[in-house]
Amino acid sequence: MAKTLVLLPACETELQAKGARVGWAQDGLSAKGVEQAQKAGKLLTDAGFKFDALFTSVQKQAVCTAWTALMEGNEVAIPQYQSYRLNDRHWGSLQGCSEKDLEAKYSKEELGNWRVGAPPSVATSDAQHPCRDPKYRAIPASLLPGSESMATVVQRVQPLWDDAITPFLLSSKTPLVVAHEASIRALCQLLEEDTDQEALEYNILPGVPVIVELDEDLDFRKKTPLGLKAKAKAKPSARAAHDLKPGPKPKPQPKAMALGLGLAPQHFESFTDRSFWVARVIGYPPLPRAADVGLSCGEHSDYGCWTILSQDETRDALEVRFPDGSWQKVQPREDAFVINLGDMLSVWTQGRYVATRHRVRQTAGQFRTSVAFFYEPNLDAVIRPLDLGLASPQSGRSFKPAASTGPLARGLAGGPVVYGEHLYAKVSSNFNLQA
Ligand SMILES: O=C(O)CCC(=O)C(=O)O
Ligand SMILES: [Fe+2]
Repeated sequence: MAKTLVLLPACETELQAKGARVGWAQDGLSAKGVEQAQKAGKLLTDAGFKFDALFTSVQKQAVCTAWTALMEGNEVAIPQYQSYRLNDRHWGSLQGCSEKDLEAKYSKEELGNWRVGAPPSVATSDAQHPCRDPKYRAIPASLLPGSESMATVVQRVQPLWDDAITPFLLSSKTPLVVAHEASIRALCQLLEEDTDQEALEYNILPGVPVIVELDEDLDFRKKTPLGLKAKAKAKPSARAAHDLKPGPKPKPQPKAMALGLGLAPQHFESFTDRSFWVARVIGYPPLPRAADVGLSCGEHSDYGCWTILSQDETRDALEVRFPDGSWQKVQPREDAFVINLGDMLSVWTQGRYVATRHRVRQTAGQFRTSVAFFYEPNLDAVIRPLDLGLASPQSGRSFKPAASTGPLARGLAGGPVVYGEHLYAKVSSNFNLQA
C-alpha cells in the first residue's frame, strides 16, 4: 500500500521579510508568514488530511508555522516531535545578513559556491555557534555545526528520517513534517536520491504543502504541491514531438549493499553520487593452446565497489582465486552475470567482503568478448572501514591483503583511502605511468 508523507515548508519570518538569512536563529513569523500558515492549514483540512504525528525543528519559525496551520483544523491532539535535525541550514557567518550586504561583501563566485558548499564557519566561541545555546546542551558538540553545506544538512536529516519518521510510515501512519527550506530540500533529496545540483531545482515555497507519495518499501513515487495552480502547458511543437522524452535518470544506487550490511539504504550515496564508473567491452584474441603461462588478463582484483561482468559463450577463460590459493573456472551462463567485489568494498567491510582475485586465460580457439561495468566510488570519496560491529578484521580467514604498501594497504589496515589515489596507484603500477 502506498504511503503518504506531508511536508510543510516553514512560512516567512520577520528576518526573512527584511531579506535576511535566518539559519538557526530563533525568529517568529511575519504577518505574511502567519497568513501563509493559515492558508496551508485550510488547504490541508479541506483536502481531508489527518495526521498521526508532527515533526518540527526546534526553531520558532517551524513550530509557529505548524501550530498556526493545525489550528485551522480540529486535530490538535497529535504527538509532536522536535529535533534540531530538521533545523534550517546553518549559514555560518552569513547568518542574519541581508542578501544586499552579502552581495556587497562577497564575490558572485563565492556566493555561488556557497549555494551548495559550506560558507565561512562561526567559531565555537561565537554566540551564533549552537554549542553556546543551552537548547542544544544534550547534543554532542561534534554534531553541532558552525556552518553547513547542502550535503551536511542531508547527513543531519538522515538519522531522523531513518529512525523516527520511517517507523510511522511503515505502520501506515501519516506524519506531517514542518521544517525549513534547506531541511525539506534535504529530505526530498534523500527520498528522490538526487544530487545537490538536482536538489537545487526543487521549488520549495513557504507555506505550500508538498504531498509525497512513497511505495510500500518507502521508495519515492511522486511529490505534488498542494494548492498551486498548474501552469498552462504550452502546446507541443511538431519538433518537440520528435524529441526524445527524458525518462528517469538511471542511477545505480548501492542500496542493496547498504541494506545487506545493516546500514540505512542511502548510506553509500554520498560516496557514489559522482561515481567514477567505467564500462568496457573487452576483446580477447585466442592465445596459442600450448601457451602455459600466457594470460590474457593477469591476476588482479577490481578497484572500486563491484563489477558486473557478462561473458560470451567461450568456456574456460575466466578464473577466480579461492582462499586455498587454487584457481577455479567461472563458466559463462546465459542467465547470469559474474559479480566481482572490488577493493573498496573490502576496505569498507574490513575484509568481510573479499575483493575477488581473478584472471583470464583465453586458450579456446575463438575470439572471446566480455562486457564489464565497473561501479566505482567518487574519485574524491574517502573510504574507511564502516562500523559494522565486527569483532575484528577478518584478515586471518580468506582475506589476503593484495597490497603491502600504498593507499590500499593503508585502507586494509583501517586507515582512510581516497578512491582516486588508490585508482591512480593501481593503474600506475599496472601500466608504469611513472615514465
Ligand atoms: O573479461 C573478463 O572476463 C574479466 C575482465 C576483468 O577482469 C577486468 O577487465 O577487470
Ligand atoms: Fe577484473
